[in-house]
Amino acid sequence: MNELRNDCFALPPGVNWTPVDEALERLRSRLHPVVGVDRAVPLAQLNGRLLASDVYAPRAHPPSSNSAVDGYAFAGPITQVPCVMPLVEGRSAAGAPYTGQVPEGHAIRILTGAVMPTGTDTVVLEEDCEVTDQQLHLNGTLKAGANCRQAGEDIKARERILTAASRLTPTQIAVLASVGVEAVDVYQRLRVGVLSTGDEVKPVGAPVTDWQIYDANHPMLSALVTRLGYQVVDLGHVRDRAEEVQAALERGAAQCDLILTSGGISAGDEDHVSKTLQAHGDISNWRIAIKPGRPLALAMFQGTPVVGLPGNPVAAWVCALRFGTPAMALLAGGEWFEPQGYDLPANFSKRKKPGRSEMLRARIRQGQVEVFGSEGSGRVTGLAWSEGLVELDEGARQIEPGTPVRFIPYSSFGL
Ligand SMILES: Nc1nc2c(c(=O)[nH]1)N[C@H]1C(S)=C(S)[C@@H](COP(=O)(O)OP(=O)(O)OC[C@H]3O[C@@H](n4cnc5c(N)ncnc54)[C@H](O)[C@@H]3O)O[C@H]1N2
Ligand code: MOO
Repeated sequence: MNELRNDCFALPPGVNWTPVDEALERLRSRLHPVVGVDRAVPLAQLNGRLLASDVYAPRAHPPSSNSAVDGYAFAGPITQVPCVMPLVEGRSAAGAPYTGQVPEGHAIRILTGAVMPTGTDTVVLEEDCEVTDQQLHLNGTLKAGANCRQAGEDIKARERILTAASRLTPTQIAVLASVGVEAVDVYQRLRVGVLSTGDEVKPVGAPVTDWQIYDANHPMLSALVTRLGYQVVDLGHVRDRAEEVQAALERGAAQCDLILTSGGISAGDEDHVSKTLQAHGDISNWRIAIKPGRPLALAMFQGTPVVGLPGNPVAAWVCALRFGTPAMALLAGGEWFEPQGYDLPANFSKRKKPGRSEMLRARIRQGQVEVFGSEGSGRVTGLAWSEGLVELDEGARQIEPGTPVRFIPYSSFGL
């Protein structure tokens, strides 16, 4: 794989306040897959993995024409009723096909999933006919091919069934199994380092005093990474000391394809992530027109991209979803994506300054979008309460109950 360029995140001269769409487009254009390929990974290990090459069907599905119902098979159509046909001896069952030929004008007992015997192409449901004295009585017409599943109607042999860069789902794994694919090539899991920073931040379990807070971002971001199917590299927590931040980033660069940091990225005296990246890497501080999450640092550190998320948990979550998830997908060999949302009426009022897009914690109840009562960027309860985000674009000013707003469920980010 090609390495990323050191200055890949640099902003064009004079740009300092970037609309969300532009920021996303810029990210998209500068990233590419950085992971290797695991060859011939068996079906049982494919859930959530990213396909590295297109897959073609080694055989058709279904492989033979077969009956969709329990009933009687014959050569269709039936256009004139009542119709009486003699039944041949024997039957065709799933796993025990009838090997003889059914003569013209005759019918045969058939069960669901059984191969259509030679001489038949149509099946009548057993509820829609009568059998007396080895004779089949039909009282309704039937089209030729009724209740019969044609060989290859779902998948033809050698047809492309899945395309490279798809994230394999349980249902796609079923497609692979249906045509007998035992193993496929997938991208190696993206290794994502998670690092928390801040003198006031302490890992859960450590002793704390009143001026210290527990680290909420590390477990949240680690769970996000795992949920997306990537591998978490725990870079732990460091204090606001340039040398500690640098050492952690060095460990990360040696072990990871991407590093997610939180905190210490704005321009404060103790914002050592941005300072360290400035001194030893190639940083671009993107002031994105989004709330929450105005400061977002994108940097290259010793060849590894670093996404510097804001420290406030809500801003860290929103930025990790909005910018991190498509970026990670692209680096991991998947496709860049624009999370799909839908417009639903708001059940709230809100006044908004134009010029910045806003992402609110939201959920749907009774077909309407409700938002969390507080927009405070440190309110973790609103994160847990929410089932998605409302995205109000840069131009929005006033939302009233009934105004359509764009709701993006968390599932649209791959969760
Ligand atoms: N003069 C300015 N000050 C600030 C600005 C600004 O534009 N000008 N932006 C504000 C916004 S918005 C945010 S967001 C923060 C981002 O700053 P940092 O990324 O440097 O974050 P910190 O200052 O380190 O932390 C912010 C906040 O979050 C808490 N935090 C940090 N890490 C964690 C964690 N792992 N778990 C839970 N909470 C965490 C931290 O204690 C702070 O309260 O800057 C504003 N200031
Ligand atoms: O990113 Mo800050 O948390 O917008 O509030």
